[in-house]
Amino acid sequence: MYRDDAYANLVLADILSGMGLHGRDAAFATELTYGTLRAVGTLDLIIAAAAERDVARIDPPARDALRLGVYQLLYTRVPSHAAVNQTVDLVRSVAPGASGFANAVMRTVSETPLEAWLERVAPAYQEDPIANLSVVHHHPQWVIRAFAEALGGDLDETARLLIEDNQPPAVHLCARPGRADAVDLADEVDGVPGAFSPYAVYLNGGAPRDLAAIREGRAHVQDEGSQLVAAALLAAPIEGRDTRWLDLCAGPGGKTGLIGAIAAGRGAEVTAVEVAEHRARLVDIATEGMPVTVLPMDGRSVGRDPDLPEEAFDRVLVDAPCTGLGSLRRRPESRWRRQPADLPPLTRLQRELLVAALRAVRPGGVVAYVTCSPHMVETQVTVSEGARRSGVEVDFVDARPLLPPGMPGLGAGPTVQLWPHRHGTDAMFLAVLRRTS
Ligand SMILES: C[S@@+](CC[C@H](N)C(=O)[O-])C[C@H]1O[C@@H](n2cnc3c(N)ncnc32)[C@H](O)[C@@H]1O
Repeated sequence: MYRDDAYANLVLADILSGMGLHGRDAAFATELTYGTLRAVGTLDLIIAAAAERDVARIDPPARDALRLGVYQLLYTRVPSHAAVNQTVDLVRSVAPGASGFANAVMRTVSETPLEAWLERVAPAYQEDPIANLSVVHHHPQWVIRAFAEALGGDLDETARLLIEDNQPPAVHLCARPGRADAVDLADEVDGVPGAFSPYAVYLNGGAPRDLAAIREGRAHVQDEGSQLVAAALLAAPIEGRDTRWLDLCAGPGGKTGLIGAIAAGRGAEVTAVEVAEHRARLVDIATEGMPVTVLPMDGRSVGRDPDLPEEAFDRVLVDAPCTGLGSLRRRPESRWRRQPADLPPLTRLQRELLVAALRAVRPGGVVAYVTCSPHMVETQVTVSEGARRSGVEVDFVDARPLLPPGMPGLGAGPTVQLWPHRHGTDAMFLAVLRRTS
């Protein structure tokens, strides 16, 4: 991962099956890899304290083996002697000169329980709560500050979010309307119907790609929060024509797959725009047999292209490129790779896409602006700035009644922020705007 700058959620499954690891062994290797990548900041502090030297001065292969070893010692039920022996063996094979050093570090770490290590390496909560939470719950401080701001400054709730972010998320399926029913699909795959989305099924385990329902296009893998925000766009009441829908950031096609299935039942047609060609091809595959036309082009070119004229659409989805801070559960290393400097170019693009969406929608039509990040700069700030710069009149539609009745924790509206610790979904943000002029 570190050598190739790779993403665990994209490469690990293939690496494990290439090594002949399946079932429980593969699950354990995955938990070890994901857990170590998430906790790396804290593991490094503990290794540095035990080794009495900065981790930057440890040979990378030995350092990575120690990270895996210390994770096993402090965060798993692997017996200490097994974790120590395996780690020393591993170091001997990747950095032979460092095996004595690794043995000493592992033994020192094993002599003290996790809580005592945390007390030693984390600043006291009373003195610096954000720094404490960062070490105890494995998130960079700038990310914790952004979460706390979006949660109204409530640090207890922020801590619950951080804990949830470190849990492996359940796999959710979307039963495609018209092709599958969620309750029947749950029976078929031995899963459970979702708590909120009428299309959601929670898988109890197993690889989704092995399921007949996925292979046959009756369902796709999709976080329940993504299903809810896509369906909310289609639940917003509008007057007049309601047949021309636009998905301005479609790749790889999760939300287009749901929108396209609903369009088939409502006699609507979907235009799906995606700037990256390989991702546009994925949208094509995800929407096979649906009334969806995929355009590999820049979504900001509304009004400059005959396929994408102004005021042509009744409903528009902007599922904007974002930092992805709302789906850290799925990408264990991304919390450490993301930087505050990522925000300015992303928020500019988000604003431009929202302005394009407001140009593309007809007066009376609706735009749903969605991110899988709760960072206020990508959510509230982008929406208010985009609306202001669009030059058209807009009203906020209260998004809460567009979600299933009885959903808790939706706040004061009109926008909605979903949360892993409140809803079991990714932290999806949703704003619905109606063009009034
Ligand atoms: C958050 S993802 C969309 C996820 C997708 N809606 C789904 O549910 O599977 C954002 C997408 O926007 C695309 N994108 C980025 N800039 C774009 C632009 N200027 N025009 C159109 N698409 C763009 C990215 O390539 C990426 O695929």
